[in-house]
Amino acid sequence: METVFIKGLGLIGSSLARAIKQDHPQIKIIAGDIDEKSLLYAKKHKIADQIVTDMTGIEQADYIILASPVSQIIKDIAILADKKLKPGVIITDVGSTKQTVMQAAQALNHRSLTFIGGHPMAGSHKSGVQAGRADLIENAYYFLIPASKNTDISKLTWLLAGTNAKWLQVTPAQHDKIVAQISHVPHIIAAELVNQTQQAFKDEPVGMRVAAGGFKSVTRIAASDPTMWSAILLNNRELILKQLTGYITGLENVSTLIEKEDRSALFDFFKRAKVSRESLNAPARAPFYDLFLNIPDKSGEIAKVTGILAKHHLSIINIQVLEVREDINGILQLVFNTEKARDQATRILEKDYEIVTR
Ligand SMILES: NC(=O)c1ccc[n+]([C@@H]2O[C@H](COP(=O)([O-])OP(=O)(O)OC[C@H]3O[C@@H](n4cnc5c(N)ncnc54)[C@H](O)[C@@H]3O)[C@@H](O)[C@H]2O)c1
Ligand SMILES: O=C(O)C(=O)C[C@]1(C(=O)O)C=C[C@@H](O)C=C1
Repeated sequence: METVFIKGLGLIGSSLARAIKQDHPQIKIIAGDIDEKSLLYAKKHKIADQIVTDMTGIEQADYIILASPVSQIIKDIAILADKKLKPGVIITDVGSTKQTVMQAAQALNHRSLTFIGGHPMAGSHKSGVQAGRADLIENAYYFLIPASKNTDISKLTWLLAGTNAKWLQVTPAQHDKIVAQISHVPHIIAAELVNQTQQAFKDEPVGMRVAAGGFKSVTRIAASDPTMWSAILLNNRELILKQLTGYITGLENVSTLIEKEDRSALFDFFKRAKVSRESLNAPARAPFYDLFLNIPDKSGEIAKVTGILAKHHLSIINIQVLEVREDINGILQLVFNTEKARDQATRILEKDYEIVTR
């Protein structure tokens, strides 16, 4: 029986525990947390099999998941570097910054311990074990940063397969640059907007109460955990400062446009944002695989082609006839959703038809 030790059984740690339990019920989960109430909740709801307030039992673990605030993850890595651990153990974390974590993980190199930095790009402004869900990370990107080029990530992705996350390998620097812009700076903006609004409404208590969709959707993340966010900001300082400066400059530019009553520039400002926002997370166009056949312009010919494909259990997702003129052969375009299906169809149909390359 394999064992997973999760240190920090809050929103993310408990979501991973739930997903692991669902996918691999045979795996034993030991949860380590300083918050006893969270541990008791986890035990009661069968999220963890064993609960500890320290690292007891970590030496039995085949996998160690560090899921406390980033500053604590870094301290835990240093502790693990000198601890007796099971040979072959895979250590990962879920911290929201990666350069300082991967730097700390170098302390594990001398013992040939496998460290794979991790960061699921899903979460919530809610924290704690009760907020966790097995499907929290479903369909979300999950950054993986192996400590070395030769690190095998397959055991870790097997363990976490129940999350149904989309794995994405990046460098620590790439990771921190991306998340500074799309996660860290937005959290600062949301928090400051709430603080500034609170200040602006000191003499207008009804102001906050009437806040509607706009204010609420921009500031939802201002309710996130302060301990977690101060740790993130201090672990990605330089990139956050750089991107925050860019944002402040942007705000100053808009102020100037308002001052100058530059309607067309303001229109352009909102237009650019609207276009970008509307294409956010747009699914990449699924690749299609085309096959072009030269077919005689005879009745029943298309049915013959589709009949051959059906006989070989090959399904097409689109079909159309191109360049058809009387008495002249037509080009039949067949569209498949996999390269394998298109290649198989090519091999079968080339016996009866000329394949046209385009
Ligand atoms: N919240 C999110 O949206 C989100 C998303 C992705 C990654 N992360 C990262 O995941 C990590 C955990 O975040 P979370 O949202 O689950 O926070 P959380 O507050 O819900 O959980 C953190 C847990 O760590 C425990 N903890 C704190 N110090 C500890 C210590 N010294 N030893 C053991 N346990 C300790 C806390 O008691 C708590 O149970 C953070 O590093 C965060 O940056 C968060
Ligand atoms: O959905 C939210 O509330 C989040 O803030 C999740 C969120 C983010 O999108 O910034 C927060 C921190 C992470 O490290 C990853 C995801």
